[in-house]
Amino acid sequence: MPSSRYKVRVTKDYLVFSSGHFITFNGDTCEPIHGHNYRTAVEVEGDLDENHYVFDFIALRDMTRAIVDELDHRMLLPTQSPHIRLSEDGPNVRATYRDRYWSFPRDECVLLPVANTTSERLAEYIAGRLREAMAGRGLAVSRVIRVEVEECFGQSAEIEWRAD
Ligand SMILES: Nc1nc2c(c(=O)[nH]1)N=C([C@H](O)[C@H](O)COP(=O)(O)OP(=O)(O)OP(=O)(O)O)CN2
Repeated sequence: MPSSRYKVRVTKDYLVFSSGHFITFNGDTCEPIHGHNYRTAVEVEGDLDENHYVFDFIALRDMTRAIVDELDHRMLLPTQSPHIRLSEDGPNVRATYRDRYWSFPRDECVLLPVANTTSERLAEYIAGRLREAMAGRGLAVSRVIRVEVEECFGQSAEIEWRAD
């Protein structure tokens, strides 16, 4: 039985966020602080609407841009890490990993509800924010949302979220 499937994808030069981070891995290793120029691509699937759109490119692009702009030029810190503890440090946020700690001005950080600021988790976070943005605009939340986050050229992670 033949069938058709529609999707739209946005990936624009400005869907980029340049952010600081460090991740933990293998249980006992914590990277030194560093940054990436992350690039984001978003795809959604669904039925065509009365405009014959799956989703308006412009709305999808603008919602994605608003989310990534919040991350741009910020230090990304995980609030759910079992290894990195965040605490108040006067006007700063202190991140502690074993005997190492870093202190950052609070307004130069984004505290993300993730366990590790890997590209996978950043993609998941952006996908969640996109669902909220769609609902917040009174738009139908797309059946399938894919978010790709490219940490550096040739290294990317993607999440596919499906409503079913
Ligand atoms: N599946 C994943 N693997 C790794 C992630 C990730 O998010 N998901 N992240 C990292 C680190 O962030 C690490 O910094 C990446 O290291 P590297 O590739 O060396 O990054 P560079 O930007 O320095 O790239 P170069 O090609 O070395 O210049 C590790 N793994």
